[in-house]
Amino acid sequence: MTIAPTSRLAASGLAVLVIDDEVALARNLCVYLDRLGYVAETAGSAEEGLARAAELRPDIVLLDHNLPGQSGLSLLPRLREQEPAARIVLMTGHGSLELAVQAMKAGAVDYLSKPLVLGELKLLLERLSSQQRLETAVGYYAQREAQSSGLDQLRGESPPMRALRDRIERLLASERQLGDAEAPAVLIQGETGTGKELVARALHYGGPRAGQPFVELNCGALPPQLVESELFGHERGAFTDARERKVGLVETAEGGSLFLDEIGEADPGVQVKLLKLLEDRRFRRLGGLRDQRVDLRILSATHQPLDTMVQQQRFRADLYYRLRIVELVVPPLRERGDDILALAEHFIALHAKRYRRPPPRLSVAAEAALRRHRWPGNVRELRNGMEQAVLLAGGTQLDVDGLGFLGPMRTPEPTAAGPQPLPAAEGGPLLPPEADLHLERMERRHIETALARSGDNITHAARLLGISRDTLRYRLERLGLRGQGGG
Ligand SMILES: Nc1ncnc2c1ncn2[C@@H]1O[C@H](COP(=O)(O)OP(=O)(O)OP(=O)(O)O)[C@@H](O)[C@H]1O
Repeated sequence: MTIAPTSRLAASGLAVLVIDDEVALARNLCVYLDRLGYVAETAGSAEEGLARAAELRPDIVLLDHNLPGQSGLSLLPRLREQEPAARIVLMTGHGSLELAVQAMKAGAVDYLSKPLVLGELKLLLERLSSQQRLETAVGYYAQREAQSSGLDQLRGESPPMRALRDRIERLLASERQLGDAEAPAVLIQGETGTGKELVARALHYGGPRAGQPFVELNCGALPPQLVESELFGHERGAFTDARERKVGLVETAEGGSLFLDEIGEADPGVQVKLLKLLEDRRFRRLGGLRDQRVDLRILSATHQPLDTMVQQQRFRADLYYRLRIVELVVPPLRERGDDILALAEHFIALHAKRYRRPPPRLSVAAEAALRRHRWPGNVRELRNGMEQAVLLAGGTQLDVDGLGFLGPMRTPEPTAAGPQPLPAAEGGPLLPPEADLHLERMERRHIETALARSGDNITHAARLLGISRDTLRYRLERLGLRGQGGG
């Protein structure tokens, strides 16, 4: 075995195992690889190669064909079985193209002719390294997504939250019994920011489709024509801007789950196509000539009363019944009792860790204010509010004045001697007498508060403000707040 002197220091590089019985060549290769930043080791025979590979867990193996005893080609399947993640490159004698073809068929990712050209080797290793990094990154994100999407993420011990988790668990258990059969569509209902997406993710990542894609679309975030082409894709030339064929989200979700958020916002054209998808598991790309079959599970969510929308003929009844084979209702935060404080503490700890500061403790008055609040933006509002509070907190205690996001309700009542408060708007909070009444500044503050409560979601912020998305966009632009706001 040869390990170049500095190879362990360069351990940020990928591990390369050279299996070659030409000792001098293998040693020089190691020195070269080490200089390039790889961790390199050598083995002089097939058996030694397998043993070294078991220790090193190489990312790349440079495997010579002419080994004593057993050829590189016949070692290849054993090596692949033992080290499925390693990329194997066969080194062959000059001109043995047929051997190279056999090696590729046996699972080698590439081949190199001997004598080796170092520049060629370097380029090949760079290509394999970037493939490896990409795969590692994709695997990492998929794993992180799965880890942060379990049922345990749905915090809360209040009776309605326990009941919701029980229902989800029972649903997942019966899906396990279903095996390959089609899982039922689930409609998740609840106010904005209650955790509907978290429920959808828990259903996907807790079920048999967990290893497949979870694809989501917010039907309210895009104009109707775009929703249709995002969902179903389009053929080249289907409309003026369709310069290339585009694969839609429905196809991307093959084998997994498609989560349609804000389903109440889907326009009639999209509703017809979704119905066909739910009934026949078929869809057609825009401008396409034939239907395609797809295997996916549909999860949808809404904060709107779909049953009323059906009565008002704003939502198709047939689609509604197809979407809500199973119905889950996520309770508003104000109905979750002590969960409010437990969640507040959870978010304080989370944000304190993010901002690297000790978590402040809620004062008794702050706890009371949190309990009193109506939480129109639900858990999202609490989460964002706690971030703001942690950021602005001066000491170890978080008091009421650190909870500015709760609004002016907490302003102390004026004393009898002091000026009287201004009359309240219908159902709204009292404005303190010293309140800044400048209209544009008020508008700006109001919009910023709505954006903060809705987690920068334009659709929700517009709803909180009681105006359309377009009006909100127009006002954002006018006030120079254009950069803000998603959805
Ligand atoms: N029970 C919970 N425990 C911990 N975090 C939660 C809980 N419910 C919601 N959250 C957090 O609150 C935020 C909003 O949740 P989510 O996006 O799932 O809500 P939603 O109902 O889908 O919102 P929308 O109506 O905007 O689509 C997210 O950051 C989520 O992680």
